[in-house]
Amino acid sequence: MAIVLGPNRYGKAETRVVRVVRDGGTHHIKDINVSSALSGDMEDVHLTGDNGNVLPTDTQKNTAYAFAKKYGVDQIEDFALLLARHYVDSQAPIRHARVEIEEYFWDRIPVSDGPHLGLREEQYSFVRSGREVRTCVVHYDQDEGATIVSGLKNLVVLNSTGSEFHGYVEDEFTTLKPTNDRILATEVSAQWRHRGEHGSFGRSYNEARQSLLEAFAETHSLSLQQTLYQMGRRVLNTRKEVCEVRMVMPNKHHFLVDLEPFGMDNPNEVFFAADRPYGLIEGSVLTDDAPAAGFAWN
Ligand SMILES: O=c1[nH]c(=O)c2[nH]c(=O)[nH]c2[nH]1
Repeated sequence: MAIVLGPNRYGKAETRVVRVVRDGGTHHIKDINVSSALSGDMEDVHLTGDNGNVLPTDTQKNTAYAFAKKYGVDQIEDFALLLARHYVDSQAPIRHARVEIEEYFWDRIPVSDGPHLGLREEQYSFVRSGREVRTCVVHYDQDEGATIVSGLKNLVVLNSTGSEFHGYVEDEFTTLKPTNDRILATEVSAQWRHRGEHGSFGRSYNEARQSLLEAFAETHSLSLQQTLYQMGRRVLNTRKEVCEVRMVMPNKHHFLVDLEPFGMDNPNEVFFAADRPYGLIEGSVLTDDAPAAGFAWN
C-alpha cells in the first residue's frame, strides 16, 4: 500500500479590508472579507517541507490590502478575479486560485449643519446596514480560465399569509396538522453561477436579489420547496448571464399559540417563533443549456 497526497489548497482566510475613498469631505466605504486559497505544485511542501513553491499566506493577506489601495474595490467579483489572476499569472507553481469575498453594507448617517440647515458638506458617518451579506466565489485556473459565482446570505424574509402545507405523507409518527394559512419565513442563502465574465456585477446583483424577493412575495406557496424553485426560476428568467442558482433556506417555523386556556381565540394572530429545530430546504435550479460547472462550486 502506498500513501499519496490528495487534493490540497492553502491560503489566508478572512482578511478584513475596509477601503475608504475620500471624495473631498464625502467619504465612501467598502467593507469586505477576503479569503484566498491557492493550489498547484505543492507536493514538496507537504512531502518534505520544502517551501520553495509556497507564496506565504501572510503575503496573500498583504496582497489583498495592497490591491485595495492600488486598484480600489468596486464590485467584489471584479476584485476577486483580479486577485485570483494575479496569483496564477505571477507564480509559476500556482495553477489555480480560489478567492471568496463577503461584503458588508453600511448606510450613511445623514448629518446636517444644524436645525433647519442642509446636509453638512462632509459626510463620513455610517451605520452598519441590517441588510444581507453579499458574497462571491471566483476560481481562476491556468488551463480552464475563470468561474464566477455571486450570491447573498442572511436575507431574512417572511410572508404572514399566502402559505399552505398539506397533502404530505402521513405515517405512524406524523402529528403535523395540515394548514391552509401559515407564516412562511426563511433566511435565504443563494448563490448564482455566471455563464462568463461579463462586466456589470453590481446591476446583476441588485436585479438577482430583487428577483428573489419578488418571487418569494408573489408565490402563493404550497411548500417552501415550491417557493425555492420559483425564486431560482425568477432569477434565471430575468438574468440571462446566470445559468444556475443554488439556495439553502431554513424553514423558520412560526407556531400558532394556543390561547384557549385564557378564553381567547387565535385566528392566525399570535405566533411562537421557534429557532430550532428547523426544516432545511436546499436546491439548485438551472437552465438546460448551463455549461458544465467545473470547479465553480468547489
Ligand atoms: O414547506 C414545507 N416543506 C416541508 O417539507 C415541510 N415539512 C414540514 O414539517 N413542514 C414543511 N413545510
